Amino acid sequence: MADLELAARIKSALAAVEIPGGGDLAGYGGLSEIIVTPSAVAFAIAVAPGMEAAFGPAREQAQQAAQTVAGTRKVMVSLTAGKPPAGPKFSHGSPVPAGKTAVPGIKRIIAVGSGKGGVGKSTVAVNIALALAAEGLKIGMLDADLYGPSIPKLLGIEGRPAIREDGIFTPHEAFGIKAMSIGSMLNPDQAVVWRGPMATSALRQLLRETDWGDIDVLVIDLPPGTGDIHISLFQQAEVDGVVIVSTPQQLALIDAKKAIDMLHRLNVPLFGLVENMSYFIAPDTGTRYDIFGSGGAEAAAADLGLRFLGAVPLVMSIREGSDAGLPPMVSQPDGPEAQAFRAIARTILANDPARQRSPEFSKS
Ligand SMILES: Nc1ncnc2c1ncn2[C@@H]1O[C@H](COP(=O)(O)OP(=O)(O)OP(=O)(O)O)[C@@H](O)[C@H]1O
Repeated sequence: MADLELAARIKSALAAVEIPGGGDLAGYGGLSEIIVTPSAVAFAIAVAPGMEAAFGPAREQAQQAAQTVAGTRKVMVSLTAGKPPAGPKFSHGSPVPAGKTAVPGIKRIIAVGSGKGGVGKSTVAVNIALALAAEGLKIGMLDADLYGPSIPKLLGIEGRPAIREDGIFTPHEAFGIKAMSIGSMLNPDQAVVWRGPMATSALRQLLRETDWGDIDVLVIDLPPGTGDIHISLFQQAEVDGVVIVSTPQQLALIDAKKAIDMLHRLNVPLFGLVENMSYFIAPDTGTRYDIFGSGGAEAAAADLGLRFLGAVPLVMSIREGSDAGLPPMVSQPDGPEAQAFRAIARTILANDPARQRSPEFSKS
């Protein structure tokens, strides 16, 4: 069945779902677009703040109704509290604060963000994850960069994650770490627009409806900048700290400042700053060239009140290896690039305030 036809049939099925205040879900102004991918169907129901509990049964019925039509595709339906949808006003229901809840099986979460795109955030996130694994920790990786997912390519992952009978995802495994990415759910050429509520809903389900097993650290690759995904993640899960990636150029640092300001406002701890594409190592002689001058990132980190976590060189092998699904931590685990990532991972572990609180997180 064509995707559009399936979406239309699901919408018709939603006409049987009654919503609080009267009317049916198909005609409800808060129903998002119904996104159909080869393995999943996703839509969101936006409700006025405080109405989440009242809409719970409607969400469940919607899930069942959609699943009946969607066959083997996994159906993801979420409730998002936000702008009250156009339509009838509701007066009952008390505010239900979302609250942060632990993700089953996951001890710690480290998120990797950046002020702007293209600074190498995903590359750094993957290699930090692998470097933490090399320290003996059990690592999961979640690609939350829903608008430009690159983890499948970086880790050489192909195909879609398996789905258990109860609808829970089984994560991919690559180089000893578990990984989930919205990228695995999409066709490479498919231009899917993950609108706000849809994206936050997909993230919640990738995070919480995946059988992570027993994970010491989940590394989350955030989208660049600041937006709904960040706010949704930081509101729903206890993130132990964020690593900000920046290139040496001043502009990127100014953008990084905006991201840092947002994290402060959301009360999310920061691990510090990684400077990527920081210096150049000549492939023939191994000589290091500080092409942007040296010390800029340390000074910038200090200005921003951040710890400087380390610098990663600009080297062709990082780009080539990443494009081939072979990160430097795997292709040359003792090379200078891998050493840079190991040093950053160790600095993160050494400065994780939670290590003092949590004795089981002490392998490093
Ligand atoms: N240290 C490096 N040396 C050489 N190339 C690098 C380095 N870091 C990243 N790259 C290359 O730069 C490009 C962008 O990297 P990456 O996708 O990790 O950036 P990003 O900040 O996650 O981007 P996006 O915002 O699109 O998610 C990729 O081609 C990657 O291989």
